[in-house]
Amino acid sequence: MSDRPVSEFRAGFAAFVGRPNVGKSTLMNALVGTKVAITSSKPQTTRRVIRGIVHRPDAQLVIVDTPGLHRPRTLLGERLDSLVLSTLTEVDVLGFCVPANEPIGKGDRFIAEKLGAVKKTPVIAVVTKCDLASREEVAKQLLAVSQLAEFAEIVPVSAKGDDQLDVLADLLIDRLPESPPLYAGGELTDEPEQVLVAELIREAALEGVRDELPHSIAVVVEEMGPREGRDDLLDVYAFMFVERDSQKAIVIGPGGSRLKDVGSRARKQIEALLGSRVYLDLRVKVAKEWQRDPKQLRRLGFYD
Ligand SMILES: Nc1nc2c(ncn2[C@@H]2O[C@H](COP(=O)(O)OP(=O)(O)OP(=O)(O)O)[C@@H](O)[C@H]2O)c(=O)[nH]1
Repeated sequence: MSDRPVSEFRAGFAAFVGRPNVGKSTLMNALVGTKVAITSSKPQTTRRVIRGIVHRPDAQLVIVDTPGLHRPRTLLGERLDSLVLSTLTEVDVLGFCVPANEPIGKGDRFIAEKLGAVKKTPVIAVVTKCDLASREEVAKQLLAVSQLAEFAEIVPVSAKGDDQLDVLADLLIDRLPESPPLYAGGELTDEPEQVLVAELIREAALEGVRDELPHSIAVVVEEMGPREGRDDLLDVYAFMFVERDSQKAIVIGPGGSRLKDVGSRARKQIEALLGSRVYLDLRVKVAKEWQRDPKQLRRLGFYD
């Protein structure tokens, strides 16, 4: 950790970009030290810009987590991409993530090209998941990444192995402007709790579903608050939206078994997040073709 004088306090924004599943959310969580963004083994689970904040005596780093950059297929996809592109120009520094254990592909090149076009924001290349590769493979990957584009820095890390995270934080913070702190101490995220709760439910619903469900589930928390007369129990009423009846059947499972399972896993996560006992009322609804309907998208929290 650097010992910058307090008079030179730095604060600003960083975003991680990279194709789906390269470890962006896991990295952000490891830097922040608390689970804020939602990770799952399925690609494209990060739908919203979720911020985690790294507080240090000399700096405050606000991390904006972006969805995986990809070519748009549906209206939802287009909206995601414009969200990503606007994020790229609004931050002080970008982290371009490439995993150590997979060859560089078309997707990585596509993103590197997009990043090259964002001239005003410095880009730090981050080789992730180094615990999954040998030293030799990591060295090879560093070289390959350096040939993709001009990067301000290249750094190998492992979020799971807690390796080099301080080095990465230093490199990011070096690129922030001198500024007083942007958020009060102790704040980890500025996402409203209801959004985090909805993301936890969505994560639980996606676990173990093998087919194309990820883009077809949206979760909305309708209401959340302490049970009347009780300060130890929180009621959460949530809807899970799917596109088709067939998906509804998958999500609910035989005799409601899957939904029950999802509910109980989500409930444990919400209890851990909020530090309170939770009663979760989870219902499934079919919102036909919601991905293509701007009105439905707005209702589900995807704004223009
Ligand atoms: N071994 C190892 N696995 C990792 C590491 N970082 C992430 N993973 C795993 O890689 C998978 C994807 O990680 P995420 O953090 O969800 O990836 P992402 O880039 O945010 O994915 P999207 O939300 O789809 O864009 C998860 O199964 C993680 O557990 C790491 O440092 N080491």
